[in-house]
Amino acid sequence: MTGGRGDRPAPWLDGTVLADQLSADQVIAVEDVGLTRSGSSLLRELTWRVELDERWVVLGPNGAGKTTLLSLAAGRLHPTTGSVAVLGERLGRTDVHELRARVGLATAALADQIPGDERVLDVVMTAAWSVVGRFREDYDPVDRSRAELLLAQLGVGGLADRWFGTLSEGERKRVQIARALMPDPELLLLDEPAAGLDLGAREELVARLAALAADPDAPALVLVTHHVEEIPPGFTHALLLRDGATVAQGLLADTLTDELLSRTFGTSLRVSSVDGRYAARAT
Ligand SMILES: Nc1ncnc2c1ncn2[C@@H]1O[C@H](COP(=O)(O)OP(=O)(O)OP(=O)(O)O)[C@@H](O)[C@H]1O
Repeated sequence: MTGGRGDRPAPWLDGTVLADQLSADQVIAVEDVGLTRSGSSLLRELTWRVELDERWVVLGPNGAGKTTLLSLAAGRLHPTTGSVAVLGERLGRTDVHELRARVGLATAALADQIPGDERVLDVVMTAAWSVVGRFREDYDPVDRSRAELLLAQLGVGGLADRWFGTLSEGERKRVQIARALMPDPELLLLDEPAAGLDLGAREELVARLAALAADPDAPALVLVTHHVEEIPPGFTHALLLRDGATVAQGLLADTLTDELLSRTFGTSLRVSSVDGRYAARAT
């Protein structure tokens, strides 16, 4: 993984991306997208590209359109205008079921679908068939080993036999990420993975995500959050959203500035960074 591309102009304040920046490594290509629901404009004139070795954070206030954008990238929503290509497949011209199998997604809405009496190991293993709830008994030993390995990598290996409903919020979040990684996705989308966690659990999760970000074999990563404190070291780029539109995007160091973050959240903020971690406070 590289720390970003020196040949890119950054940040793209107007969301414009030049045609010659297209590359075969592109995992998400959102081109001038608008998305309207019930007369409301959820996304406006949005252009965003993610490459294979990049780790992106999508930041913005409540209602900015972050989850909507992630749903597009997961092939679960279609744009009203513009085009979206994920892993080289253009939405509207591809079998979204096949595409969804190549994308790992962890959201609160998906977690709510997991039965409380589902065994943790099964929560992870069933992702190999894109289902929730154990539906067959003859799992391949390879799947079982992979699920156990992923749980161990996320620090919850000891919970494999527990019921999902008995886990703490922090443990559930890590099991969800293991589930999202189970099918070996080419793209991993995490929607507010640290929401609701206490400080210790958040720091534990940030460390796990930093390890994932540093793994050259890891998929392209996109993490949605409200808080710069939740950005794991090793993440390379940020997209700042407000009211469904881009405020700025580019390398983290170029986008996480006082001015751009203040504009994004509509309040005067000061950003600081120490050892790859960010913090922000009102001025
Ligand atoms: N089906 C819909 N019809 C109308 N408006 C919708 C619909 N779905 C979402 N919205 C609105 O679109 C806006 C963006 O929602 P979205 O969930 O993408 O924001 P978000 O940035 O993820 O917010 P949060 O940080 O609060 O989770 C919100 O104002 C939401 O109320």
